[in-house]
Amino acid sequence: MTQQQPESSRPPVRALAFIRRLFSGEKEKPLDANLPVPPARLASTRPSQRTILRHQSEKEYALDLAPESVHDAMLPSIDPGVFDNEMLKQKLYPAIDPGNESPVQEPEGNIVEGTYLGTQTFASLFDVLGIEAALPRYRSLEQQKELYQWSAYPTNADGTPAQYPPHLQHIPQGEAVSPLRIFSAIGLVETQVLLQKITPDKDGILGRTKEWLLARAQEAAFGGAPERGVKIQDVVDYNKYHRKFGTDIAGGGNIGLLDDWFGDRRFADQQFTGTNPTTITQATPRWIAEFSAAAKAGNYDKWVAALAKADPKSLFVQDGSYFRKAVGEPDPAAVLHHQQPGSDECWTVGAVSLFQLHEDGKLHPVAICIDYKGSMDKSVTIFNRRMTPRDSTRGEKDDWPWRYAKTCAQVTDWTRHELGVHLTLAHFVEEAIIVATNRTVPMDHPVYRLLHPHWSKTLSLNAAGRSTLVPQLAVEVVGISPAQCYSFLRDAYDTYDFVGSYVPNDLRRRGFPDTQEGLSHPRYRNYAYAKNALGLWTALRAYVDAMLRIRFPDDASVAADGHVQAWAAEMRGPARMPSFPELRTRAALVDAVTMCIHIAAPFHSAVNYLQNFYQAFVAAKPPALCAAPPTTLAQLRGYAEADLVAALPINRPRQWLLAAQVPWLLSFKVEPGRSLLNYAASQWHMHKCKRDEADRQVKSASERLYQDLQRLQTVFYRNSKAMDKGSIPYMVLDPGLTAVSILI
Ligand SMILES: CCCCC/C=C\[C@@H](/C=C\CCCCCCCC(=O)O)OO
Ligand SMILES: [Fe+2]
Repeated sequence: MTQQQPESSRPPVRALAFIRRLFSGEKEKPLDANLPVPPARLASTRPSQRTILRHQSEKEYALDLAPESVHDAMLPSIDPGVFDNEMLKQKLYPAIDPGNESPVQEPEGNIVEGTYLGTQTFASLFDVLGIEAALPRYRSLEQQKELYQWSAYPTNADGTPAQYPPHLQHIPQGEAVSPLRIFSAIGLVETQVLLQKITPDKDGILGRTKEWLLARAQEAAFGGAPERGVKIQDVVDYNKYHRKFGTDIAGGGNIGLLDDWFGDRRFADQQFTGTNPTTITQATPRWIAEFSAAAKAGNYDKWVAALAKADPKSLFVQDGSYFRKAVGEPDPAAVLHHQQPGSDECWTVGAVSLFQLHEDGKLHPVAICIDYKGSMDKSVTIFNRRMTPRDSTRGEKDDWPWRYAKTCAQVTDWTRHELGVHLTLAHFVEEAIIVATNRTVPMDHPVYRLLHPHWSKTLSLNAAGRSTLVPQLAVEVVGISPAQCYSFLRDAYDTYDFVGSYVPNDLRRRGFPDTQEGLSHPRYRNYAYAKNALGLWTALRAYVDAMLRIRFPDDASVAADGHVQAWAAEMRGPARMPSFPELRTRAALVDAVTMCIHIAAPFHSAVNYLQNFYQAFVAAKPPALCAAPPTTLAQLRGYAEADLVAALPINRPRQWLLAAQVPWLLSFKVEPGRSLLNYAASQWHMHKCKRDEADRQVKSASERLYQDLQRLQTVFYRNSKAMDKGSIPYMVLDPGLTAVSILI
């Protein structure tokens, strides 16, 4: 398909100019705005795939649902394929990734036939799937075990703590995926320039200096480094005109474009449909008692009365009280801060936020303990002046103490979300599953075949996360030291409850209904993540159940399967995940396999693809505070705008750029060929014409999955629409947008 992009969908001229100048050696000549845009890339030209691609209607959803103000300000969106074209990659590749690309290996003929896929071979399976071109050749289990070796955990051989949770020591030869096949080429260059990985003497990019490249990257990304501002409005205005081109599902829009981006409503909504909708939890009696005491101590009389009257079930918390324990800091009162050599000092906080969920579904922030130091009477806790979501919003903009407290809560959530939920509980937990499965389950086993399509790119991506993202980038923007950062990651892994995190279990343990019927109460109208995640869980579980029924008709067949038993033992032992279940029954196996797919697809998509929308406008959700937090309530009550400005990286251009670049780089919209919906359609298509009983069962299971996912597209659209008027659309779990694997 060849298409000329309409005027309105062309990228900002500045970004194109940068790319062209970078490769042409031109100086500052302005670029012709009518430069033809290369055709967008298609995943495949097969007729069957084209049919599949027709279902990608997410763009209309986004436009239909986006609040007016986001629409108006959105930059024209552009297909990332424009920047990923082969010419660009070939030019970039030798400069930034010499000799690291592993050639794509075509599957070979010596493949053992599947036991339940009838005559299907690996080659044809993945050829049709269009999901993983570089499928490894068939290897015996012994060979797999030899190749997939665990890293040391929890201590290295010399007794020092391991940095990262259990992971793969070396990616098998031929299976490594180059960063250029993971990230957008230009995004990678920009990031590497920002990280100063490209240096003048070895970069070889047209002899340009590091300084020149950095200036151009900043110019392309943001129109230059952020202005040194004295008012929040300075960065709000800056954000309107200096955003990066839209490559994500929100077309480059971000929360900073909303007039009320700082308001209670936006703050509360993010707990349900933001980039981390997975941790809001019903308040325990202990939290209610602590907040009630804090209200009394702070003379918040109306809140004392309101909390005494409130139904305890309506109170929820975001609980960052565990931060000091997680970073390995024994002193509950210790100030958490860090200064990376050559950078400015940063602080972090373990905030605890209290919310009230009203019967009409509106979530309202009640109070924020800005940094929990072992007990609330030793901490600073502020209460909202607005008692209910219906109170006037007129004073919100100038309520600086409360805005500061919400910023603290966002810093806590940034750290918990990025390092804990996203990097560890999605990326690293899935890696442990990949390694354990490869070490214990043969490639032609139904469990392996079910899981393999959900591993595409993950190992290489995670390796980049460990070698670059955390040590070079995260440590510079967060308010904890590198050692504390690694401790935080290990803590997230070590405290993970695999079974407790199954979607229905997770909703129940956090105080939400675990059925669609329960969630259909108006009280939950804004918790679209819960409804969508449960919908996908149910569809995936039915699919896994049907697929495994062929080989495992009853509990006894599960208990007797040596590979299944070895898999569970590997997860509970060497993978250090004692919460992984013992697999004695069909139900236990079906749940565990469903969970492995859930982590790789819906869960990761939910916590990954909204990063740009909620985090690129750094003032709305900064990774750290740039000034020490107040130590008394009186001090916080005296805060003015200047105090909030001092806490934000408004006058730290490098930190701002790094904090904005990562969410952009990691939010590139999923290529249609790699969506969950496309996966289901491909499976169904592949088994359409087969005649034996096993094939018929696979066909019917995948047909049902595809139809369920299609149906869910409509359901999720309705769930998004059913949220309060003016809500940010929640379409990230649309099966056509949900990635089949952790691929970014
Ligand atoms: C700043 C912390 C963000 C946490 C993001 C979590 C998960 C992430 C994992 C890996 C991404 C690796 C990015 C590396 C970029 C540089 C690559 C290079 O220079 O080779 O994925 O979403
Ligand atoms: Fe990710």
